[in-house]
Amino acid sequence: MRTHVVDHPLVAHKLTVLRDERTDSPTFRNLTDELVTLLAYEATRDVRVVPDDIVTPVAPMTGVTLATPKPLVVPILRAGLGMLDGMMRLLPTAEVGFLGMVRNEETLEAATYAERLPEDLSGRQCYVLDPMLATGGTLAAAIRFLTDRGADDITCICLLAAPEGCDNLERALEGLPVPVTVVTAALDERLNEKGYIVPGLGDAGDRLYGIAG
Ligand SMILES: O=P(O)(O)OC[C@H]1O[C@H](OP(=O)(O)OP(=O)(O)O)[C@H](O)[C@@H]1O
Ligand SMILES: O=c1cc[nH]c(=O)[nH]1
Repeated sequence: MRTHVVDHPLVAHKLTVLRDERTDSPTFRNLTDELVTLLAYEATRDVRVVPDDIVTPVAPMTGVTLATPKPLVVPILRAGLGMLDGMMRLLPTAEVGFLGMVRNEETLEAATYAERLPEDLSGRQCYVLDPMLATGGTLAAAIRFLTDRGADDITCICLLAAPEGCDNLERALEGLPVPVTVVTAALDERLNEKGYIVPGLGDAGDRLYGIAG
């Protein structure tokens, strides 16, 4: 597994406002959207393209176009949904699949409650959107879901990651013959006793959408 922390002053600035407990939900949603577009720029560095012959007003040339099958973007509900528009701005022709997962706040284990993905993901590059890589349980399960269906290249875009979560994820993926990259805006200090990222930003889903029942 490769972890890439995007080191850019605009990312750091937007992330600081996002973390601030005084930031309200509308601002939090807008900042998430902007941050994801910046992270997506880095995350799509290896997106597959093929040559494309075109004619400019001046001369013929060979450019590139996205290869088929098109990439699949997979937001992890609920909080990952807040990242979808920012991602699709850069990859408007990508397809979108959905995974609904929730972490049990006592055991910290992830459970899947919804799934809408193509049955066959052979040859697909997948971009998984989940703002928080905390214990890593949610992303480990999501990645297994995708590789079980044949996905052959997976990039996870996270706003924040915890070192323990990155280690757990790396261990969980040991032996998986599929390259996995995590692109994040920051690698924070640690997890607290409740499995929250410190200093973190709190509960991403609640800050985006309000308190879940
Ligand atoms: O790395 P982990 O320890 O598995 O935790 C990370 C997960 O926790 C949060 O989701 P949550 O379960 O709170 O659901 P929500 O998105 O519906 O708020 C977050 O959005 C991640 O999906
Ligand atoms: O800090 C954390 C950890 C898991 N999920 C969140 O939303 N925030």
